Amino acid sequence: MTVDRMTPPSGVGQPVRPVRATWRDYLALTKPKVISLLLWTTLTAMFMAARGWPGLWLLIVVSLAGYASAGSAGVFNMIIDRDIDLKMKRTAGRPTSSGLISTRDAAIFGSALQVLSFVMLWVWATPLSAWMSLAGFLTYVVVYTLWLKRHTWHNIVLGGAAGCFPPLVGWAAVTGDLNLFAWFLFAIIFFWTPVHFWALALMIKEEYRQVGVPMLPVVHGDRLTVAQIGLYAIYTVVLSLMPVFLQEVGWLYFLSALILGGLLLQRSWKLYRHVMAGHQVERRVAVPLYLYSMLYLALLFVAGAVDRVLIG
Ligand code: HEM
Ligand SMILES: CC(C)=CCC/C(C)=C/CC/C(C)=C/COP(=O)(O)OP(=O)(O)O
Repeated sequence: MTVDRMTPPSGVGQPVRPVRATWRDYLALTKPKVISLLLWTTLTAMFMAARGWPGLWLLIVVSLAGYASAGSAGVFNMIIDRDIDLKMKRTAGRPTSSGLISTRDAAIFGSALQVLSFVMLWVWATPLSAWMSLAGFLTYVVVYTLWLKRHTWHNIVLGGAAGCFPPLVGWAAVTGDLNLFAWFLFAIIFFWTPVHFWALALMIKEEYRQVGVPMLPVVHGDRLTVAQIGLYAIYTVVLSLMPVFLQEVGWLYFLSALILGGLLLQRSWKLYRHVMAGHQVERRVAVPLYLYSMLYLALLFVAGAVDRVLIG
C-alpha cells in the first residue's frame, strides 16, 4: 500500500502525516455505481435465460465474479487515464490520479480481480461465461481506453460494446451457450450506450476539450450530437421491440418496451428541439435524459425477466 500522498500539516512544527489508502480507495477504483447497472443487466439476463430461478449459488458466483471483472476493467481504465483524469474536476480525486494508490499497486489489484473472476466463472459457472467476461474486460481496456478514447469520436459507439457483454456473461453462466435473443440483449445496450453517454457528454464537453479527448460534442458540436442521440434512441427502441416478433418475449415485455421506449424518444426529442432551436445545452434538458437512460435500461431488463419467468 502506498503512502505517497501527504496530508497537509495539522499545525506549525507538526510532522506531515502520511495518508494510507484504505479499502474505500480500492473500492473507488472499481467504479461501483456504474457496476451496479452492469450487474443488473447480468442478473436479469440470468432469469431470462433460465425462464425461472437460476439458482442461489449461481447468482452469488456471477454477482461476485461479475463485480470483480468489471471492477478490474475500471481499475485499468483509471491507471491508463490517470493523466487526463487528474486534469478534469469530475475525476481529479481518483486514487490513481492523486497518487494515493500507485500504478503498481493498482495493477496488482486489478490483475488479481480479473484472474479471480475468470477462475470463478470457469469453475463454478461455465467456461463460456468466463470468456464473455474476459471479452468485456479487453474491449473496455484495450479497444475503448487504450485505442479509441483519445483518437476518434466513434470511441463511444465501438468501445461501448464493452458494456454489452454483462448480459452475455449472465446468459452463458446459466445455459453454457448463447442464442439469438441473448445477442439482442447485447445489441440493445450497444445502441443505448451513445444515448446514455452523449447526453452526459453535452454537459461536460469543456472538460473533455481541455484534455483533448475527442468526444462527439467536442469534435462536431451540440447539433450533430443531439441528432445522433435521436437516431440511436430510435435504433434502441426498434431493437428492443424485435424480440417480441421472434416470440422470445410476450405482451408484458412488449407493453413495457413500448412505454419505456416512448419516454426515451420523448426525452431525446425534447433535447433535440432545444438545441436545434439555437439554445445552449442546459442541464434541465440533458440531465433528465441521462438519468432516464439508466432507468430505461434497468426497467427494460426487469420487464424481460418478469415476462419470461412469469408468463413466457
Ligand atoms: C462506452 C460506454 C460508456 C461510457 C463512455 C460511459 C460513461 C459514463 C460516464 C462518464 C459517467 C459519469 C460517471 C461519473 O460521474 O463518474 C457514467 C455514469 C454511469 N454509467 Fe456509463 N458509460 C458507458 C456505458 C455504460 C454502461 C454499459 C452502463 C451499464 C449498463 C453504464 C452505467 C452507468 C451508471 C449506472 C452511471 C451512473 C454512475 C453515477 O451515478 O456515478 N454506463 N457513464
Ligand atoms: C463484462 C465486463 C468486464 C464489462 C466491462 C464493461 C465496463 C466496465 C463498462 C463501463 C463503461 C464506462 C464506465 C465507461 C466510462 O469510461 P470513461 O473512461 O469514458 O469514463 P471516466 O471518464 O469516468 O473514466
